[in-house]
Amino acid sequence: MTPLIQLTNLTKTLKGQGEPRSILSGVDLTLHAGESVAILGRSGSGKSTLLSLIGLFDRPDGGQYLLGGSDITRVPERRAARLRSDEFGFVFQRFFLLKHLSAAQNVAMALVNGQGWLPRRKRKATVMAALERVGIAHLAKHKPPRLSGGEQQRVAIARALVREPKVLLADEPTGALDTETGALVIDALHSATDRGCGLILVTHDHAHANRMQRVVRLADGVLVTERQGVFP
Ligand SMILES: Nc1ncnc2c1ncn2[C@@H]1O[C@H](COP(=O)(O)OP(=O)(O)OP(=O)(O)O)[C@@H](O)[C@H]1O
Repeated sequence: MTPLIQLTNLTKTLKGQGEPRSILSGVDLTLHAGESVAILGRSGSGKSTLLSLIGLFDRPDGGQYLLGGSDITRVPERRAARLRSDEFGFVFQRFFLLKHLSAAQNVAMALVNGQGWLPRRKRKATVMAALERVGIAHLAKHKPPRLSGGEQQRVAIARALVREPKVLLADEPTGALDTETGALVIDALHSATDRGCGLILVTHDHAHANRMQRVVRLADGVLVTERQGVFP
């Protein structure tokens, strides 16, 4: 089966004000549909940089990036923007919810972009199904200030899933939450893989990482497998 994502020998050097710094120096990663991978690594090891390359916010300096078998290593920004909204869902440590909108309206915002406006009834059903998937359909009418951190993050996950992305990228999604609440958020992220979505989780938390099928560690610019999942 063609992998969803295949990175081969990806390299990235960051050029700030000082000397250029090599952050990624030969990253290989394969992700299949329905598979979940956790990326561990010390602070500053380049985890967010790698996620931004995978999510097409940035491009690598070298190596190859195949998405569903297509070479997108040097995809121009216009097509990258389309791929970002059609193929990827994003979840960050901060929830980025609009405070004056309800949970359902926040999720519905993701449907506005690109796909055209769905008929009202279909839109409502799609939004409610996404909230249901992450276990918070009963909170659909609540606005973010009335929700706990974990509930807000689950709204953000529903928003990321509502357009059925092929890949869900989560960068420290439990970073602002306590362990128990974080575990509920990990459950919600995992619900993405039920329907074949691939999940990449960047985390510092070993317990959360161990809930993924595979655990890799970013060290000295390369990904080293810590625990190999079983892929059929
Ligand atoms: N735009 C940039 N210009 C220059 N250096 C950068 C830039 N972005 C990140 N860096 C540096 O690159 C290195 C990798 O950063 P990155 O955020 O990818 O690491 P990380 O593993 O995600 O860290 P953390 O766990 O603390 O979030 C860091 O040393 C960071 O300071």
